[in-house]
Amino acid sequence: EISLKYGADRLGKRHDDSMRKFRDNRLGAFIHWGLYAIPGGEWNGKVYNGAAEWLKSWAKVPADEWLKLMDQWNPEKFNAKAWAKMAKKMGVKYVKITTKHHEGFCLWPSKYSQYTVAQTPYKKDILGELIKAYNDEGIDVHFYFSVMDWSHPDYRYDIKSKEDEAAFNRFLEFTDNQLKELATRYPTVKDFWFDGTWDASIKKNGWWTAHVEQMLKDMLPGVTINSRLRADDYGKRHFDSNGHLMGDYESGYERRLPDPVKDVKVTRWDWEACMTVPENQWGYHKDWSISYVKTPLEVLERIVHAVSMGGNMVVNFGPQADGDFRHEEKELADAIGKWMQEYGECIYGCDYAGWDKQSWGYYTRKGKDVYMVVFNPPYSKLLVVKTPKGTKVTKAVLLDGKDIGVKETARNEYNVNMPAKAPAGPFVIKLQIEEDA
Ligand SMILES: C#C[C@@H]1N[C@@H](C)[C@@H](O)[C@H]1O
Repeated sequence: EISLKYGADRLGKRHDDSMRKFRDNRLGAFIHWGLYAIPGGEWNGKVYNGAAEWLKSWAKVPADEWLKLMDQWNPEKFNAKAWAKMAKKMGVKYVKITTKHHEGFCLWPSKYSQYTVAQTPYKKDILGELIKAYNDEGIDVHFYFSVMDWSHPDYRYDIKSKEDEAAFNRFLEFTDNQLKELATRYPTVKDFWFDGTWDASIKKNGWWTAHVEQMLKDMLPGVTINSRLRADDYGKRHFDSNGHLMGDYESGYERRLPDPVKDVKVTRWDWEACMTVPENQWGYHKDWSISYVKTPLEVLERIVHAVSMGGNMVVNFGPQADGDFRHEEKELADAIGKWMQEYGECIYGCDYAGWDKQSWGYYTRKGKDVYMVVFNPPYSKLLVVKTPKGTKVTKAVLLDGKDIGVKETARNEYNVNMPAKAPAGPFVIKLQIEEDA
């Protein structure tokens, strides 16, 4: 291994209470809300098909013109308590909120920037209202924070001169100040999810990324930090030059998931995926017909897929400029919540089972309980289960306790019966097992 000053601070998973809670939460929601919700993907009469929160970039809008949108920021339908109730009903255990996206607009009244909610007609501290409302519902709050900041004159994409270096050092100090401000104003925050860290300027300042992680952990003991913040001495991101994960969990699975057979290695570390409901819209876009929109069942399968491989899943919501949600997102939250109400015990606190993936669906595991989450019931009505050496299946029941029968067909191979009346949608079977000591 090569010696690194700014590589991984720890080998292996964290097992403290805060990380255990992060892991056991399993299901989260993303909130992408900013000035970009106002134009909703359209600029000067042209609708752009790219991600709506990047409209400033697609339409090549100068920062000062883009930030004039602040004069229209007045979400009259915004109701933090209603948002928190919607999240509670969906069954999410945490919500990641964009404190500041690439555009530089802050959802909190930062004293280090003129581009905040305080300078809009709305005036009030949206972030503070949301944290209180979610926490009051027992939902943890995580902060999304974009290091790249299109509003700041000292941001640099690369460091090519002494002037660049001086400007970017000022920018890093500004960013430190905003992060300290967030940690001080909102001490119940549980996690920082950094984004906008891919530019050469940041990769050349790996020291700073390590300093930020340490600074936040000193201020908020237990807080978790995503791997996307970190760059090591050589600019390597997420995993350092020795292949060790930096931060507390891998955060590279954005709109994609590890393969259940080829990528089983991800079960060796903590990781969290995040996903959009349309093909690629995080912020509010007025026209979802421009790309495929996933059904609630497709979203559910991605949630289960992530947990089956020892990961978390964060489902994205892009609130409208008026502070309400589009009907597709309300319906999605409802559908996922109904399923979690009935079957959530195979998600919360569950992990990778370590059994070979089968075509009918996914396994998850909690202690001695192994769950089968069935998405694709076979015409044979027989669900094949292959157990690791030394593991026997002794019983198969539905979550209401009804025994549905299991038969050993060969060493470490079983057929679990489908319930007589096939459920109308994805359902869960709980296996009782015996493992050699
Ligand atoms: C690219 C990019 C960003 N990363 C996602 C989490 C969204 O914030 C998107 O704008």
